[in-house]
Amino acid sequence: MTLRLAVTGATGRMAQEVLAAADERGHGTVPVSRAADRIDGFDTRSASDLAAVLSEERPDALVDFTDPASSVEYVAACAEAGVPAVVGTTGFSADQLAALQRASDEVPVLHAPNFSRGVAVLTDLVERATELLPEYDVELTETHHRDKRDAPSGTANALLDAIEGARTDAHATGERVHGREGLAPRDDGDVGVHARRAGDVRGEHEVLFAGGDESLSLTHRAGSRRVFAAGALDAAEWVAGRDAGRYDFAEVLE
Ligand SMILES: NC(=O)C1=CN([C@@H]2O[C@H](COP(=O)(O)OP(=O)(O)OC[C@H]3O[C@@H](n4cnc5c(N)ncnc54)[C@H](OP(=O)(O)O)[C@@H]3O)[C@@H](O)[C@H]2O)C=CC1
Ligand SMILES: O=C(O)C1=N[C@H](C(=O)O)C[C@H](O)C1
Repeated sequence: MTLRLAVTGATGRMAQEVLAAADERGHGTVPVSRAADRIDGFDTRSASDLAAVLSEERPDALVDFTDPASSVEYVAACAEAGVPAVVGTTGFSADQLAALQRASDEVPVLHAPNFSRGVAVLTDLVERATELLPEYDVELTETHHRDKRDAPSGTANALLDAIEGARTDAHATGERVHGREGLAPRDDGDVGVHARRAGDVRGEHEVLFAGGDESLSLTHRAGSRRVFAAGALDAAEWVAGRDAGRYDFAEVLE
């Protein structure tokens, strides 16, 4: 199946990977950028004209890796135009997530903070370890490139949700503790969260379980952004033509 895909944030790191990977799969693309008038060399449409672009080009789906406020705006345009949206952007507020939910009344919206298959498995393993290691201390560390804007990462937040959802022990009331400084002893149940930003690290997530004279560390490392682009395209191929609704990446992998 070949598709025609609108790709927003066309100058961005992820959009560039998506455009290249889509080309390799034989999909047609419509790159969309806020800076279309300043880009030479490829036919890029302006993000400010997105509504018109979607109604003229009728893409099978839009793939978005941008910024929360822009992403909400682009998905709203998809809802108006009847175009399915695949969203990889992270850092949404609760209100912004509610806006994506509203759009999903009109069109399919598949949002995932991480499009790697390995992270889908990591999430399952973290849930299982949480269930099997009650009352162990849990610490989460994520590492990303120096230009990442949001912290903790969207993946880290999803892993924290998974840990909290799987806890049924006395630690279930624990809180997320973001970094520690000064006198900051750990309370039972707290989940320490540590966000590191350095160089061009593509994305690493480690969940450490420690207790009972042992520790278990579950770690995922992305080797390149291609892995995320491949997952986003798998998602676009899966979501094209589906009914309106909210979908997640686990459904693509079933
Ligand atoms: N779900 C997943 O698997 C993954 C998710 N991500 C997420 O994708 C998003 C983009 O990451 P990445 O490609 O590294 O980021 P970049 O900064 O490289 O690219 C983002 C692009 O978004 C566009 N954009 C639109 N509005 C804004 C705004 N207000 N501020 C900045 N840029 C804006 C810009 O493109 P233009 O000017 O051309 O419109 C920009 O180049 C992040 O939220 C990141 O966490 C990243 C990797 C994997
Ligand atoms: O900004 C990135 O680069 C990444 N962002 C996603 C996140 O916030 O979890 C996914 C991946 O780790 C890369």
